[in-house]
Amino acid sequence: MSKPAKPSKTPPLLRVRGLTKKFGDIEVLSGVDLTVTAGRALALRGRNGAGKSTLLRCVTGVDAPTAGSVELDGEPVDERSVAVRRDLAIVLDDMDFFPDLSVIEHLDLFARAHGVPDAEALVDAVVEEVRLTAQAAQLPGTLSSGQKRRLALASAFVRPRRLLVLDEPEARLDQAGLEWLTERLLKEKADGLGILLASHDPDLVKAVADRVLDLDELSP
Ligand SMILES: Nc1ncnc2c1ncn2[C@@H]1O[C@H](COP(=O)(O)OP(=O)(O)OP(=O)(O)O)[C@@H](O)[C@H]1O
Repeated sequence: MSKPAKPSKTPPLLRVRGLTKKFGDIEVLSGVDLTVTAGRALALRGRNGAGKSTLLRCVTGVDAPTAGSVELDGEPVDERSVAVRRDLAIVLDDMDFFPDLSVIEHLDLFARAHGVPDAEALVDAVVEEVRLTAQAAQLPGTLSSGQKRRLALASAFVRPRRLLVLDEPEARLDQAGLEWLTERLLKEKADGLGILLASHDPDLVKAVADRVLDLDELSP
């Protein structure tokens, strides 16, 4: 009798090992290990101040961990190689916009800077999808807080990506926006993207996440 085939193990897209972050004497994260594979989503949960944003900032190389390593497809994220920058789409909590570029100009800049062919058609489609068509010519300073959030999220969907890192993507979205976000993230997973998100929305986590890491349970 022939042996059953071994299930093939997909190597993780993102691998975090022993990530520790201290601010002065205070250790916010203590030896966190996690992986995200293609087509799967890992959600970070935890009380205010548990360290979710800190972890995402360290994972994306925006902030330096005190100890530990972060690799995207085996490449250290902190070295910010072209491959890492191309594959990693980040939407953090405090996204800044150029004050003198319109909605459409921001997205066009993102898409072209990342070498997207036929950027105009993609940008138009994403602007419509995030319901910013009427605001396409407006400057960021004139947008509502929810519209700014939609612009930040849109910037992740007009560029190449293999891993999406999202910090509370649901923040400030209305009900229709939440439904759109849920559907969009499920589609991203179906397209083979890995997703790492921090969220306080149990419905979003339930709908999208394959695994949940509760930072309260890891509190140092
Ligand atoms: N630059 C910094 N200097 C000092 N302390 C910091 C710094 N950044 C974050 N912290 C502290 O680290 C802890 C974790 O903060 P973090 O923003 O990661 O929490 P969070 O889980 O994302 O919280 P929330 O749910 O409120 O968004 C908090 O106690 C915060 O005050």
